[in-house]
Amino acid sequence: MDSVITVKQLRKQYGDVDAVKDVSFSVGKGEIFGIIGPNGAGKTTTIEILEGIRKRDGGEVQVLGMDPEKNRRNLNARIGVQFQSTAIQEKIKVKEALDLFSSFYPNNDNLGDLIEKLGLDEKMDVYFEDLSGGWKQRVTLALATLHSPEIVFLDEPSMGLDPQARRDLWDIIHYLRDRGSTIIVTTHYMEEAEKLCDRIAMIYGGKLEALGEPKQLLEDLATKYLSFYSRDADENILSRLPGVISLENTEGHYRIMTEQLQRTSYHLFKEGEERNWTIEGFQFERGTLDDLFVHLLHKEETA
Ligand SMILES: Nc1ncnc2c1ncn2[C@@H]1O[C@H](COP(=O)(O)OP(=O)(O)OP(=O)(O)O)[C@@H](O)[C@H]1O
Repeated sequence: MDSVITVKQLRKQYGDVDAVKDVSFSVGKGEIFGIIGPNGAGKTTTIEILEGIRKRDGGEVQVLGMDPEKNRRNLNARIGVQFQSTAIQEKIKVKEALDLFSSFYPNNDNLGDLIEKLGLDEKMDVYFEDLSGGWKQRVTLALATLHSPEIVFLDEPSMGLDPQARRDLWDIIHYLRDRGSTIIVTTHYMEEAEKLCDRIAMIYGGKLEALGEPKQLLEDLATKYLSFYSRDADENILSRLPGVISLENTEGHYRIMTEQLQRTSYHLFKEGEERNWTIEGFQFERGTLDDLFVHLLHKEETA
């Protein structure tokens, strides 16, 4: 697959803070690529360096064959960047905002389709300030993509959206991709990354912790869960069983993350037998991306 973005050993510091530390990845044409991590991980810094908004301190970056720091003007016509809704003046009607942004670009041939797909026809005469969060999101997406950019950058697009609006957003992102754009999206919702992205770069503390297809990352994951219900198990003893990384207990429903599924299970039943615990509904569970994240952090902390 052709790469539209290449990042090698990217570095960025703010004073003493290493916001991005030697991060490398590439993005193929037509991918939905997620940059995921918790608050402060370095997602915004990374995406804004790719957009040409921030300067890097080290490493190489190529976006559509150009260095975004040196070719921002040329890139602007070919990429789409979604603004935060706070960047749009409130006293503007949807139609006026679309007209204004259309005037920046020579090619808006797909605008009609986009408006239809986003359902914006019915909102054309509404002031931006009167729209709900979900509709504001649609408008800023339309403004970012009305020139059919080759790459669309979305920084936390689903922040603050309710579950339905979030699902609608995923649908729209797929539509943009099917229309020919590559999508770079940041999120701290792991479930979103799992459902939406073809590949993800997982970053924490400015470091790339994992890179790949969500499904593959989960399959490669050494960590698994065992879950069961017990009325009388002792949490302190459980958390000290061999292999245990973490333990959740919701009213007697235990979920134990372990690197050694078989060994932890053996010791669980051994302790249970000796101490006469009830153990019901025992099963192995697959981890989620959230779990992978916890696992990676645990490895780092104990390294
Ligand atoms: N302009 C800045 N000046 C100083 N420090 C900054 C600046 N921008 C970001 N940082 C710091 O760099 C680190 C990475 O921040 P960044 O905003 O890139 O992370 P993020 O993953 O996007 O987090 P969030 O989801 O909270 O926006 C954080 O420690 C943050 O406090």
